[in-house]
Amino acid sequence: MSTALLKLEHISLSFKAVKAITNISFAVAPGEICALIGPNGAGKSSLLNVINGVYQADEGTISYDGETRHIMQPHHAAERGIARTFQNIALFKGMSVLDNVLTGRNLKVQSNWLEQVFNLGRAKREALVQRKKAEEIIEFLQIQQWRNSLVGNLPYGLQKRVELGRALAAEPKLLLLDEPMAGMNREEKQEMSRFILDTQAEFGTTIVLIEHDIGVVMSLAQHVVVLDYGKKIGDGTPEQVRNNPEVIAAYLGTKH
Ligand SMILES: Nc1ncnc2c1ncn2[C@@H]1O[C@H](COP(=O)(O)OP(=O)(O)OP(=O)(O)O)[C@@H](O)[C@H]1O
Repeated sequence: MSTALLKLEHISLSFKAVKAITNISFAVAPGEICALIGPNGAGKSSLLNVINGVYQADEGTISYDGETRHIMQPHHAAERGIARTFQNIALFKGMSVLDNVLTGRNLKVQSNWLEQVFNLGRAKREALVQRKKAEEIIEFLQIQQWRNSLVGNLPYGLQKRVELGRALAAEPKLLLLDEPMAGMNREEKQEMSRFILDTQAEFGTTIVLIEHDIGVVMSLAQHVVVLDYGKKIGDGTPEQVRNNPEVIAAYLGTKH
């Protein structure tokens, strides 16, 4: 088996008296889609926040792309190619689709503010490159016709796609998706699933996603990690997890 791109070892995290994550370890192989599942409050979002440095684990280590740390700093995570989307869409609603996707390119900008204000040589050239990249992502996600629309005016499903676009604009090595299909109907979920699979196939992106729809998880992920009350109760292929009695009892048998 190839070396993991991401490896969490013995991660624990508490919020005062609440133990959100207890001693969680798992590894994510390069290029795989790994789904984090579990009932509400199981610790899934907290775990994504530990991976990209928004929360700092009390214990444990994170190995990512050949480097092991006790905690990940948000800027370090972003610089090293970790991007994410959020459970509640976090876009600039008053800005166009194109401008939102362009914000995903911020870390790629090398010219300084003076060059940008006066649109000097390097800034000018860079702006063209950034725009070209953003347009490529927009085309990839088939949202060209809304390129100039204000994000706040778009239907929810499309906003979710724009958010994926902004994350992809950063050309991430590891993409963290927090409920990318929440609130979508069947058709929209199928569409989003296709874009996630296309992202994996086209860019080789490693993806860790949180999803409640088990049908979607089983058809999308190659690896499933199951959390319950902050603890890991399952870790394997969709087939292995589907047949794990502890998982069936804690999650698959429960309605959400
Ligand atoms: N910032 C915070 N402050 C205090 N407690 C928190 C915070 N974030 C999460 N928690 C608590 O940690 C536990 C795990 O929450 P988390 O949001 O990670 O679960 P989740 O599996 O993502 O849930 P959901 O599916 O509902 O989004 C819960 O008990 C939650 O109330």
